[in-house]
Amino acid sequence: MPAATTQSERPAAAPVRRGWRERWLAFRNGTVASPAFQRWAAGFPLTRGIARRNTRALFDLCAGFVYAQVLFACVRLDLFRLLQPGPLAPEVIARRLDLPPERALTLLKAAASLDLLTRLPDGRFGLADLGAAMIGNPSIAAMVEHHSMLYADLADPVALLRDKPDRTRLSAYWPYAGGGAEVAADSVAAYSGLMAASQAMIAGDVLDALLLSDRACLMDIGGGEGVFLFEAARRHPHLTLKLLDLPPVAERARARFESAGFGSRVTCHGGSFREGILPNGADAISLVRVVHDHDDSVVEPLLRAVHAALPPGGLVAIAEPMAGTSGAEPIGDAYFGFYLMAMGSGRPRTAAELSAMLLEAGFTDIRERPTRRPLLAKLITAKRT
Ligand SMILES: C[S@@+](CC[C@H](N)C(=O)[O-])C[C@H]1O[C@@H](n2cnc3c(N)ncnc32)[C@H](O)[C@@H]1O
Repeated sequence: MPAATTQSERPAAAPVRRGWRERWLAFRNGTVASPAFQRWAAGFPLTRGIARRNTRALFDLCAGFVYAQVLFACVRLDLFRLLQPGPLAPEVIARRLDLPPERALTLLKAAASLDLLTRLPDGRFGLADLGAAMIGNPSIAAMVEHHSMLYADLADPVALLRDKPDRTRLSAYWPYAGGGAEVAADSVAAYSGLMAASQAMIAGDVLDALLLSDRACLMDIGGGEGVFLFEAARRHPHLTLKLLDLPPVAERARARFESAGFGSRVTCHGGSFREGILPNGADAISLVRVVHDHDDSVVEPLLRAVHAALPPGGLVAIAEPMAGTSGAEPIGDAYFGFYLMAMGSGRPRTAAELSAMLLEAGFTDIRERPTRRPLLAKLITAKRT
């Protein structure tokens, strides 16, 4: 044990040498924090634009919850579908939504300010780009509804950061987040439906970027109700398919494939990938929106098991939203970072982190493949040599 030292005996701390970048940051932050500078910058022609953009960005951060609740109200009231046939006058909308006219107008104006609706010169309201996009993607509405649980879990974000609560609304919603092998059939229906609805958007983007024409059998691990495999089957009629998911989810997938007449082309395996052994026979394995749900202690053995299940030359594909995606940084680090923390399992990873994990598991030829909408899913492939 080292002898205790007194204050006077301690060697003087070496002066911290700050690089130019740190000194510049300190100077800039000190300047920007000054109310006098802010006032000046908001008026000076060369800085006015930056000052306004920063003020707006900070206000948007403060108001984000309110914007989300405006969207939530539109979804709950089914406002976008009401306006799908064409614009309506505010009084008509108020009657149809059973809202007092002045409250309906507050909602309509709020939605118009957020580019969900547009106000025509005659005073009627119709769909704007974002509202129309909501019609085309019903899974976004399902996600908006689902967010009421996330917001409840985030009501005290500091408490969430300090202690890992035993149970949150999201950990109950995603029963596998707790790591238990047993999940009841009735506990998977809600999340499997939500995933199946949103998978339609992802599958097309991922399969556009994933070369499967030289593969014979694709296994989708954590494949949910099979929506990704349905699309793979449609595009690649020569492929046989396997799906692995927890038993009640695999059963839902099996029922879907059976009613679609897939016969022996697809096999659904009910089991847990945490057991370390995966079904053999596939020369391509996909993990779509699966890896980010799990801690490193689960993902590392999972990737080793994927490696072991593939033949030489076998292909693995990881597709999910990734941290550090250019232009979508808050989606990875802020949204998924806090979502997964509330769920109690997993973390958003960068493409570089996933690539390092693949390398560690024994894979080679690790490549990032560009996808159409990287903020929804990026794709990394690798091979077993
Ligand atoms: C976020 S969902 C993604 C589903 C699907 N891949 C998609 O993108 O729509 C994660 C899936 O992994 C499955 N899963 C979670 N833990 C698992 C485990 N230990 N073994 C097998 N599947 C598991 C879940 O049941 C769920 O279907």
